[in-house]
Amino acid sequence: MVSMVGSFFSLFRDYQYRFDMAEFEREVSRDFDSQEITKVTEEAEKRAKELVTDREELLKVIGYIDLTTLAGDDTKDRVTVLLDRAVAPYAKDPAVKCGAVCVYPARVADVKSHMKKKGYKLNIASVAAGFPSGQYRLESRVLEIELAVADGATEIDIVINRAAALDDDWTTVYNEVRAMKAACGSAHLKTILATGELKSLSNVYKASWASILAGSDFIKTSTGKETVNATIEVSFVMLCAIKKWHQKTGKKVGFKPAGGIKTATEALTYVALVEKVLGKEWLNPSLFRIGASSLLDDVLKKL
Ligand SMILES: O=C[C@H](O)COP(=O)(O)O
Repeated sequence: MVSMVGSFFSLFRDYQYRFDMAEFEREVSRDFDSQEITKVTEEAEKRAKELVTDREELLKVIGYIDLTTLAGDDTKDRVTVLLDRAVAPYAKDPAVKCGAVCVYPARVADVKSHMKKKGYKLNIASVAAGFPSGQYRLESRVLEIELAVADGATEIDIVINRAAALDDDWTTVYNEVRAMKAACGSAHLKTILATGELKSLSNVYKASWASILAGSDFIKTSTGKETVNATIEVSFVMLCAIKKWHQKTGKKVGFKPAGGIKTATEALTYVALVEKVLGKEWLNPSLFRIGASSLLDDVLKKL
């Protein structure tokens, strides 16, 4: 397998897309008005209070959830129970399903075998690329992706190289995400920016743009392991990048807030924000997910 990675890299090195730094700098040179963000946040919070009393909106939130367990003591039993729950989260309506389950790479095969045994159909998301720190050689991060896909993952949630981002080395961020996208094969790539560690909204915007340019199917706020995870502020900045990309290319990139979203009202604030910045067409599980381990409990309580 390592020889495969080696040959992949020699191929990648020869054919890697030339990242145009001057064009990148032109595209990302914008400021974010704190008053604009405050206004958007207040409007989203107000809208969320209206939506939280709407049963249909609460059922839609369940469909956005990547039901997640990412703990050192995760076991085969824990992820099979998670899958059973994600496939049938709401007893009163068997048609309601979560968007995916999200687990560590070592648990993907357990999820896949349980899915086969029960005849379930659901996306299997695996974190990878040295989650949550990303502080590993690119070769091992790529191999981890390939192994998770081989075990049955249909979606891969990678983390970006924050050392490169904090060094303003966006070429490396871009090239590495591109290499990891290639390693995904047919699996969808969600790129985690770990916004809580990027130090500025400008870096959040640059990381969003580099990740989108490199072919990410989704951009995701956080691992859930940073000190500060999903916020409305960084979500607004990321959504602005997704909007700009759609205006420029006509292509839609998905958005996934994650980390610390524990109540239906919090989730619906992100729903309201996506609706405001991108429009209702983004409000479906193919373009919008919420990474959460405990949100489902609160949504079910409100139904
Ligand atoms: O996407 C995955 C996150 O780790 C979930 O974070 P949470 O446990 O705070 O819901």
